[in-house]
Amino acid sequence: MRLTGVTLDHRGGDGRPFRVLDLPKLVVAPGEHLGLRGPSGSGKTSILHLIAGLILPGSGTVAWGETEVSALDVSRRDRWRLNTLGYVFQDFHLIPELDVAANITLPASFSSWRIGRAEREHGEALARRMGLTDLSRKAGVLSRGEQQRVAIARALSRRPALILADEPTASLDAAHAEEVGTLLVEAAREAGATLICASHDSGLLARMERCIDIAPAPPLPDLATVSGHAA
Ligand SMILES: Nc1ncnc2c1ncn2[C@@H]1O[C@H](COP(=O)(O)OP(=O)(O)OP(=O)(O)O)[C@@H](O)[C@H]1O
Repeated sequence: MRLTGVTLDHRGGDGRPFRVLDLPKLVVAPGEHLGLRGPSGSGKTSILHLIAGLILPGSGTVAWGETEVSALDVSRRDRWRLNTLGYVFQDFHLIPELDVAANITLPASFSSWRIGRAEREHGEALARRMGLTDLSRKAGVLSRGEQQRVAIARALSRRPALILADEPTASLDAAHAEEVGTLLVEAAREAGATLICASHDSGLLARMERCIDIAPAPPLPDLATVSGHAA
């Protein structure tokens, strides 16, 4: 995974743009486990969204191997994401009306009208590994910690080559955070997947092979001030 010359700007409440990210270069080797560390609001989630192609950089490129993700049109990016990526969202994005098993196998249903037996059994095995015992419970009634486990199992369900995890242990107590963090790292290692975790959890970050600190981007030049100086 390679981000080159990436910038990302958003607009504040007053409509003025502000710089969220300014990343000259970020290279993650295939199979590497990378931690993104940084204060709240420094842009960790934004980096994961850029890598996933959920948002596009203002400038620069995001590439996975030979595929320049940031240059793909929407449908190709969707297909790339489906075939390559498992994403543990910060707020889980589970379907509350579906049970645990259906949530875990949900990504498979995007490419096939029927979930095969092998996919179902793989989903069940992942759920058991995550300590989820009752797969017929609706996601909407689960505790946040249980939902987090379902979200991780779902991200792993299609054996993705790239796993992005946004605060994957944030809803868990220390013992469960350690257990789930270990499972996530082990599953990624067994699959040879690249793992990128944004986290404040020092225990999880310590399990990564490398961590980088994400610092808030320097502010955009104030055009009014710049032209004032020039005058
Ligand atoms: N769609 C958006 N519109 C405007 N501002 C946004 C948008 N998305 C993110 N931001 C801003 O971009 C900055 C970076 O947000 P981001 O969620 O990437 O940070 P973070 O490091 O993941 O924070 P946390 O650790 O709290 O999850 C924040 O100031 C946030 O308010």
